[in-house]
Amino acid sequence: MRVFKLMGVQTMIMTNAAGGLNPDYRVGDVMILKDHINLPGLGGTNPLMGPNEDRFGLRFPCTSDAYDRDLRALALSVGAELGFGDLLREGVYCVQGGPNFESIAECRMLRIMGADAIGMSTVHEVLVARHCGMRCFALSLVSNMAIMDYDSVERANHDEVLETGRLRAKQLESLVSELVDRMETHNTC
Ligand SMILES: O=P(O)(O)O[C@H]1O[C@H](CO)[C@@H](O)[C@H]1O
Ligand code: HPA
Repeated sequence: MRVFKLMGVQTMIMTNAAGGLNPDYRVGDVMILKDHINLPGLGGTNPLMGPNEDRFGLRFPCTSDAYDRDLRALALSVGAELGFGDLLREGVYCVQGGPNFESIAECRMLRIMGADAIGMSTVHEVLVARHCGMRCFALSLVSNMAIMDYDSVERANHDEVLETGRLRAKQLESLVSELVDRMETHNTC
């Protein structure tokens, strides 16, 4: 992120695959991040740990505005225009340390905590990008549904994650391309 910053990048667009925790979500939905829960961060592991690099940003950065409101609104309208507005959601992404998928009890706890989707990435990058003043937009492809039921015979697995990625690749590509095109106009406003 800091190399991007030094290269003059002002806006970061990030994508990930995530497990759906919100029971209204379906595999193949696309969740635009409006906020996150940083589980490793709450537990004391954070990419901003150590002496602060003052040339990049403040010691104690704010995260309540991590996901740019204008870009989120733009993505929602672009998705609708492209004909897949019904797949789009806005929600809270929770990052856990990985690499294992979560237990049933962990999924239940995370849902109660307010998470809509769970993954193992993105938040670290967002924290560093926001620390140095870059605008952030992130989306999650709901690649699988988290297992919340002790009677379920489903098992989380990476093959399903990859398969859903292939299924939605074209739509996500067009969403991000269109967002980038419009964003430039948007930036000059
Ligand atoms: O977050 P991305 O890199 O999209 O990948 C997600 O998918 C992998 C698990 O299948 C994990 O790496 C998880 O974080
Ligand atoms: N849990 C954590 N990370 C993930 C998942 C999941 O269910 N799906 C894709 N990445």
